[in-house]
Amino acid sequence: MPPNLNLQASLSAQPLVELREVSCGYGDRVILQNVNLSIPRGKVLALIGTSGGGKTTVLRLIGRQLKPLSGQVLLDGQDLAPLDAQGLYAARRRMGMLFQFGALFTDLSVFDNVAFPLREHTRLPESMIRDLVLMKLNAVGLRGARDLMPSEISGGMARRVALARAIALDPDLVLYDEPFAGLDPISMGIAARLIRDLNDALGLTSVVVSHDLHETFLIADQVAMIANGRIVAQGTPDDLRHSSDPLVQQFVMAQPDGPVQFHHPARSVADDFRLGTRA
Ligand SMILES: Nc1ncnc2c1ncn2[C@@H]1O[C@H](COP(=O)(O)OP(=O)(O)OP(=O)(O)O)[C@@H](O)[C@H]1O
Repeated sequence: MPPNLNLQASLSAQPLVELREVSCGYGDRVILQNVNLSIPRGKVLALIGTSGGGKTTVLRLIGRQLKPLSGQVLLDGQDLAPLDAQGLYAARRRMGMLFQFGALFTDLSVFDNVAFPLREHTRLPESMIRDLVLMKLNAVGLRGARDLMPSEISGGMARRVALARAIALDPDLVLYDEPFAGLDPISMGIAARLIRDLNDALGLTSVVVSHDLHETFLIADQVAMIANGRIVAQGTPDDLRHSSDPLVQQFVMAQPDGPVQFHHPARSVADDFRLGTRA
């Protein structure tokens, strides 16, 4: 094999994002402890787990809105922590982000919402911006909605516009925080299919934080489950479905009781209701 092919093969085998022994927190409170996570290039990785477990925190680490207390977050093998403003700007240019509810600018049209990052971050002429915006809107099925205002479109359409905006700058990596929240089942299915199709058509790598296990398991190549500040399971959706770990089972099967207790710790029922002491 010629040497440059060897190099290409080894680069594509390297994960796009890697967390190595990462611990982090807010103030004195440690949220993640010694977390290791590999996000394979070209794949859709879902992050699931109990509320407050640290899923959004992982996205913040990857976007370097947050720095680890120890350990490293690597993008393409490069540690994000020491980057200066210029390096960080370049790294973030490679990421598209769709944060909870993907809020649109309400006073800008659908077209201008998608054009916004292109106008902010490039010096492309308006004629080229127009073509790029229409291409992105076409990819999410909304080329015909370009002149509408956010108040004139449904929640599902708004989420798709936010998706078009997240991919406007042709990122390598897209981070989705709860992309299905508040959508009806049909819009949810459309959004999930779009995330998968755009990932494959544009050669992206996607990280999806979601509580909607059904949609997420349909589109993810890999699922990582976070609980109590640790990755408790990682594998294909089928690996997690068949996991014998009681916590994974409880979560995936949506059982109210298991390692995570339904009841807040309390005195015994017998004590509280004075059972056995009544005449
Ligand atoms: N800016 C912050 N300052 C202080 N604590 C925070 C901050 N952001 C998050 N936390 C706390 O860190 C923990 C992890 O939060 P995070 O948002 O990462 O969890 P999550 O798994 O995404 O939760 P959910 O599924 O409910 O969105 C939570 O206990 C949360 O209260």
